[in-house]
Amino acid sequence: MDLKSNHTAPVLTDPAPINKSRLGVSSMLPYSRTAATAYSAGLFLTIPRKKTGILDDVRSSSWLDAMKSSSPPHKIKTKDVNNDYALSDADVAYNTWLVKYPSAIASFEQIANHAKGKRIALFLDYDGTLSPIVDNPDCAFMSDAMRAVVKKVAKYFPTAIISGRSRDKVYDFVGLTELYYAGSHGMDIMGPVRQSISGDHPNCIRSTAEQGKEVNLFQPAVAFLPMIDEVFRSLVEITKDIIGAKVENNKFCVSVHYRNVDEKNWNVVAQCVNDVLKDYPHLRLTHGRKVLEVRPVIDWDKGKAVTFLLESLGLSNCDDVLPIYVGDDRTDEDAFKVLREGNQGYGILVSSEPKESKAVYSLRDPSEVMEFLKSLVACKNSSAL
Ligand SMILES: O=P(O)(O)OC[C@H]1O[C@H](O[C@H]2O[C@H](CO)[C@@H](O)[C@H](O)[C@H]2O)[C@H](O)[C@@H](O)[C@@H]1O
Repeated sequence: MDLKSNHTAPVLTDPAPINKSRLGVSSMLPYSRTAATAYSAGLFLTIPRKKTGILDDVRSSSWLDAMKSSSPPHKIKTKDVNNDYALSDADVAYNTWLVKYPSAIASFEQIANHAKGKRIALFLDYDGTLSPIVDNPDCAFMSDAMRAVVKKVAKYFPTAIISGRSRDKVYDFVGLTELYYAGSHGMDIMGPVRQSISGDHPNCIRSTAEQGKEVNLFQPAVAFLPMIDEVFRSLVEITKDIIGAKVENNKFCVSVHYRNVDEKNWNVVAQCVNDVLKDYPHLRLTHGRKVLEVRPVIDWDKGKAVTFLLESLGLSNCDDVLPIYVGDDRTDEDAFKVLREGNQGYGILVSSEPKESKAVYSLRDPSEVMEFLKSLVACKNSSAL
């Protein structure tokens, strides 16, 4: 299959922007009505085809707006003469937002009541959820305390990590063999063995994990590996003179980080990505926290990964199962949506600033995630779940 052939259009975009008003990159790219169809492992995705390059968009302010809006601003507390600390506008906005997305800690009793008699399945994003966001992506370590809590929850509930990182890298960070791992935004899943799943999905193979256990390995974008590798090398080369830019190979996707790039050069980063991607109509671009993410145009995302894992665990279509998904990133919205639309379980958004989301509850940061997980463990220990 020649994934590069037969195209007139350069860059593809995220087919389902979460919130156009937040100016994600995907919401800025105009497309013709012509469609291109990509294929990988039986997964078809019809995507709009772009008529011109994204150069104009890169030059327009909307690209930069999107790049600037991709991470919460630092909060500044203002000292007040009468109070120790007055609430800033940001605090007021956050408290108002909490009405729509209540804290999963404050609402814990409600969640526990709903979970009574049900089997919880836990899905956890990594960056920004289990580990705090840091400048160097290679140093996004989770704390030992967090690891210990995740280990404990996994003792009681089937638990999977679903990350944009490569599966190997996220496993290196977490280091717990009792979990299931889905890397590359769900495009590389190592889950439990279940015969019906292997039969249903052509790219699902039986394999043996490092620790010797039998697993199912599902890699729906396997046909894209050479292309992703090629694009990774081109992106490294083209961005090598941009101070602070970092290109990360996440196996089935590539991250182009601009967190450490001077803001006046963000348009240069965007332009470089555009220049490389214009030759790859079967790759699309999404936008995370100070990162541009290049990924295959296949109909697969973190939401599909959750559905797949629930099936693999024998937990799909069961009234007594309560999936809980905790994540901070745009890509986690696909999973929140699956849970919301299936009227099944809860999405919990980790955010310290107001954001539109398909999640039901919220947590402010990884330390609150840890507190929430501890509450789940305590509840189970006390037989309240
Ligand atoms: O799905 P996730 O596990 O949340 O992964 C999403 C991306 O996370 C990483 O980047 C983000 O975290 C870095 C470390 O804190 C930070 O430096 C960067 O600015 C963030 O975008 C990871 O490096 C990416 O590859 C993941 O796609």
